[in-house]
Amino acid sequence: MSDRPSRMTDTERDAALGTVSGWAYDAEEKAIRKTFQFADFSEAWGFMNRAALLAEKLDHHPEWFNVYNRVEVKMTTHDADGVTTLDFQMATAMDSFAA
Ligand SMILES: C[C@H](O)[C@H](O)[C@H]1CNC2=NC(N)=NC(=O)C2=N1
Repeated sequence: MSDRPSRMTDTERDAALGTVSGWAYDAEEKAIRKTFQFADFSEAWGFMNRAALLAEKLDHHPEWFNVYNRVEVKMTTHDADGVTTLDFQMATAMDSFAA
């Protein structure tokens, strides 16, 4: 996608963090992170499957790590060298997929 949003300001990012649940900014990684916990692997995999389909649609992909019922997610926009609205679009959707 050539028309990626540009990096959010600190103020914009902090405001957006207030609209999602459990996500935190990692300044070193210039990313937002959240760890999701599920009942079991099947639930975790179902979540990852839904997130993966949206990621493909948006051409915006999570960096994540899964062990059994836990999924650690990191979202950043490499092209923008930081966090953009696309990361929050994914974060919001992931919160709803996990609900
Ligand atoms: C070429 C391709 O569109 C880019 O590499 C996309 C793919 N998915 C991506 N995902 C994320 N999270 N950040 C990006 O900057 C990004 N860039």
